[in-house]
Amino acid sequence: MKPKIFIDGEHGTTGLQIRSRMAGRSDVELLSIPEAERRNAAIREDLLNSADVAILCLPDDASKQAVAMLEGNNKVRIIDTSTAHRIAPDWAYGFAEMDQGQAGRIRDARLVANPGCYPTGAIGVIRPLRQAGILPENYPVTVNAVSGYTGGGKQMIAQMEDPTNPDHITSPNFLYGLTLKHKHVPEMKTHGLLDRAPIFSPSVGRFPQGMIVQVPLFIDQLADGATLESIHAALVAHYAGQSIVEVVPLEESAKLARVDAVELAGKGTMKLYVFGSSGGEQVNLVALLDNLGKGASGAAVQNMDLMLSA
Ligand SMILES: NC(=O)C1=CN([C@@H]2O[C@H](COP(=O)(O)OP(=O)(O)OC[C@H]3O[C@@H](n4cnc5c(N)ncnc54)[C@H](OP(=O)(O)O)[C@@H]3O)[C@@H](O)[C@H]2O)C=CC1
Ligand SMILES: CC(=O)N[C@@H](CCC(=O)OP(=O)(O)O)C(=O)O
Repeated sequence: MKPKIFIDGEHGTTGLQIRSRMAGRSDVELLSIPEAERRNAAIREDLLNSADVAILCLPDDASKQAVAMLEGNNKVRIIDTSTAHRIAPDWAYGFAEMDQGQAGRIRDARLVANPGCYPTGAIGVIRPLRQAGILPENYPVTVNAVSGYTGGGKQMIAQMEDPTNPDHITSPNFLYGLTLKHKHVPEMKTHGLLDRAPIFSPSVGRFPQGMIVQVPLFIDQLADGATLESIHAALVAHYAGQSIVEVVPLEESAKLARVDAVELAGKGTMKLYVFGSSGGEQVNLVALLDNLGKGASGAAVQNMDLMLSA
């Protein structure tokens, strides 16, 4: 029998992209709710409880409600794309390349929390350096980022695309999260293995999908002997043997004049760069991804496939 998959929130931004990524697959059976019934709790509860894997593409509160609808039903495995369970100890964090054993943990887990888009980039460069002993746990990390506007879901897509929207946004590029209390900070701190919460400054650009996450570091504040080359080598060693996260060779990064935020739009992969000059005092670690690819829907499908391979 084919595994049954129900995407709760299938008519939203993340849900739709999961569906399109799964189009044409004959190895799974998709359970579906009509768009007009998407908020019908009774139908959702029934579909949730009929699934082998439920993928929640809902706001945090609705995700918690969906998990409550599944209480006592240990047969249904859950992938939650919201922020609700990302630092919960009984949920596996759905970033398979984060650690040697993480893909196996996701494969065997009943409850998987899909990472946030920005944290995927930030943790992707921070955690390998923490584990290699290069980045001290109390380093005051700063994360600066720009996202495509689909990161804000249906509401922001309407604000950016529809000139008649009462909250229409005309800006080509704006900062937000100005209180420095963005919902992704706890996740970056926990899975980045940091003692101090990073300063996180996100922004949105007038393009639908794509993301650049930057983590600049002062080399003299890192472990003794750290260099641009040793930082790059630690990332290369960490990501050896998999094909989703690419560490761009130093020679290639050195030749670049610019990094394009939309380069990986539509893809489920991530590129990591170490920028700076050999012998210099600083490095800038850069992650390039699609907020809806490795940042959300692509990662959810990757996690579903891992879980189904158990
Ligand atoms: N967009 C992105 O790049 C990323 C999104 N995520 C996360 O994915 C989740 C979904 O976000 P996104 O797809 O962007 O959001 P959208 O607003 O585009 O989609 C959410 C969907 O959930 C539905 N919904 C809302 N409340 C309920 C409810 N109480 N019961 C049933 N359905 C409900 C919405 O219906 P309605 O149309 O009626 O509001 C909509 O169809 C969020 O937790 C988000 O933080 C994570 C990483 C990246
Ligand atoms: C551009 C934009 O608004 N982005 C969203 C984050 C998108 C995302 O990753 O949502 P999760 O928190 O569920 O992971 C934000 O900053 O709230």
